[in-house]
Amino acid sequence: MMDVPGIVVMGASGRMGRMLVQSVQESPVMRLAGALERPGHEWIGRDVGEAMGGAALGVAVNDDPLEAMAGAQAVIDFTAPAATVEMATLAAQARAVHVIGTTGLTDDDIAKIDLAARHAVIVRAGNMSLGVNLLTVLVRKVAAALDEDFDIEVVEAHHRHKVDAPSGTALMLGEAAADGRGHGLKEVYEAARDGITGARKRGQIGFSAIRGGDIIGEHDVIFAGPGERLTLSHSATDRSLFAKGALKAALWGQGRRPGHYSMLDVLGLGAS
Ligand SMILES: NC(=O)c1ccc[n+]([C@@H]2O[C@H](COP(=O)([O-])OP(=O)(O)OC[C@H]3O[C@@H](n4cnc5c(N)ncnc54)[C@H](O)[C@@H]3O)[C@@H](O)[C@H]2O)c1
Ligand SMILES: O=C(O)C1=N[C@H](C(=O)O)CCC1
Repeated sequence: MMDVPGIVVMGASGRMGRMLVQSVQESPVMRLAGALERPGHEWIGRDVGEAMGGAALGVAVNDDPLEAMAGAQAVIDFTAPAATVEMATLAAQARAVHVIGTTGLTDDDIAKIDLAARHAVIVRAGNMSLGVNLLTVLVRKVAAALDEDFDIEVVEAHHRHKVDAPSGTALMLGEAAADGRGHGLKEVYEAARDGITGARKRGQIGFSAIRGGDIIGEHDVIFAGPGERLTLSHSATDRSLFAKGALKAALWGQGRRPGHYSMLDVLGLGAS
C-alpha cells in the first residue's frame, strides 16, 4: 500500500471531510495518510474511523498540518478560507499536492494561493463535479452566442448550513458567462436585489441564492430574452460527486509542474 499516494483529509469531521475520508478509504489507488481538524476540535487524537462511528482506520485525527502531511503526497481541503490560505503555504513546504474545494475565498486569499502555487501543485475549484465543469463550458458558449438582449441570471440553492453566497459554483458559472461575452465578472456582477433597485441594467449578470434544508446544490443559468428563455441547469444529488472529483485531482496532480490549476485542467475540458 505504501506505493500509492498518501492523502490527508483536512476538515475530516465536516460534511465533505467525512465523505472524503470514506472515499479515500474505499479507493484502491490511494491510502488515507492523515486526517486534520482545527485545534480544540473534539475529534483530535481519536481514530478517524471510530470518530465517524465506524471501524478503526488506524489514522488519528491531528491538529498539526506538517505532522499529518509527513509521508503524504496530497492534502484535500474542503474547510474555510483562513484555514485554506494557511494550508497552501504548508502543503507547498511539505511538497504535497493541495486540492482546494473551499469556497468564499476573497481576491486577497486567491492572491496568497497564487503565491504558494509558484512552488507547489494546487488544484482549486468551487465545484469539483464533472457536470458543473462541463456546464461552465456550455455557459461560455451560449453567452457568446446570445447577445445582450438575453439577460443572464444565476440562481443557486444550498442547504441551511452554507455560510457563503453566491456559491463557488455560481461564481464559476458567472465567470464563464462573463468570459463568453468578453468581460471579467467584476465588470458585470449584479448582487442579489432588494428594495427599489431600478430597472435591470443591460449586460449585467444577476445572482440569487436560496438557503434551506438539506439541498446539496442546485444551479440554474437563465438566459432571458425577448419572447423566449433558455435555462442551463445542474443538480447535485449526492456529495460523493464532489469527493470523486477531488480524489481525481489529487491523483492528477502527482508529478505535475507547480501551478494553480482548475478542474477544467484535470478533466481535460480546456484552458483554466
Ligand atoms: N468545491 C466543491 O466541489 C465543494 C463541494 C462541497 C463543499 N464545498 C465547500 O467546502 C467547504 C466545506 O464545506 P462543508 O459543507 O464540508 O463544511 P463543514 O462546516 O461541514 O466542514 C468544514 C470542516 O473544516 C474544519 N476546519 C475549519 N478550520 C480548520 C483548520 N484550520 N484545520 C482543519 N480543519 C478545519 C471544520 O472544523 C469543519 O469540520 C465550504 O467552503 C463549501 O462551500 C466545495
Ligand atoms: O455544500 C456546499 O457548501 C457546496 N459548496 C460548493 C459551492 O459553493 O458551490 C459546491 C456545492 C456544494
